[in-house]
Amino acid sequence: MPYSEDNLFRRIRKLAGRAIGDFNLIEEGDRIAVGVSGGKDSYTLLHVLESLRRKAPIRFDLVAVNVDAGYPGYRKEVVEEHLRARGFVYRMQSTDSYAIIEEKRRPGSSYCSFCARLRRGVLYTLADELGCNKIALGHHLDDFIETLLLNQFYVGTLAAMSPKLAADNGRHTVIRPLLYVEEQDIISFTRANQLPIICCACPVCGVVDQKRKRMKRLIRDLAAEIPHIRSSMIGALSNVHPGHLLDKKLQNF
Ligand SMILES: Nc1ncnc2c1ncn2[C@@H]1O[C@H](COP(=O)(O)OP(=O)(O)OP(=O)(O)O)[C@@H](O)[C@H]1O
Repeated sequence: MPYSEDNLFRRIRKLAGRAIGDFNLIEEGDRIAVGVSGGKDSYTLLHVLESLRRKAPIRFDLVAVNVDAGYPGYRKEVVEEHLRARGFVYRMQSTDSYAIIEEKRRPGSSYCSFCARLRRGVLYTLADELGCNKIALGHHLDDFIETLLLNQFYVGTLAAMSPKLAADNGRHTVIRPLLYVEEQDIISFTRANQLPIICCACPVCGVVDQKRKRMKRLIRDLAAEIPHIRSSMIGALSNVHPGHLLDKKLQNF
């Protein structure tokens, strides 16, 4: 057993299983590239999917995929050693994203979104090479509800993230099985199991985007008064009343 099967792990696995069922995230014969950065979210995702794979009545395969953006000091060997020791099928991919970002990024534009865009392209290419029809990412419940607030407060749109998104190329589907799992549970799980977390080593590594940080604080403060705020917010995304909104594309007024 690669980790302890305690109540916390079982809860995380149950929530991931529920998301998979609710949104039909995994189907018979899927081959899923699991993006593993060396961060807490994607380690948790990989271990949970592997546990589900062993128990599931359907057959599907996992390939852990790590993309090295080329930041000096990125300790990808730590990730590789973990994947190897735990017996995962994996692929480590080096890229020159760092050099591209340094050359092409417009001053003042977001480092992370440029880096994520390049990574997405690499993940799609790798999925093709590895014969994977799906790509799993480690976004969790807090990512969803923070994005919901960010879009409302700063962008002026009512949107979070999709649990299951067909890529533009029509060949892959991106899935986010941890959408019901709270970040705090992921932190506790990775700590309890001493998963070897590394950071991406980019120039802004560990600096959470200030706006996202503000949303995190807002939700945390409100949670003191409204303990179920997180589940209520994620629930709201599955309980939309278009008739009580103002979007003329949704209704003929
Ligand atoms: N270097 C990478 N190689 C492979 N997959 C990655 C990499 N970086 C990010 N991903 C995937 O994209 C998801 C979202 O990336 P993001 O940069 O937002 O990281 P995060 O939310 O901090 O997650 P993590 O804790 O896994 O790093 C990750 O959970 C992971 O599945």
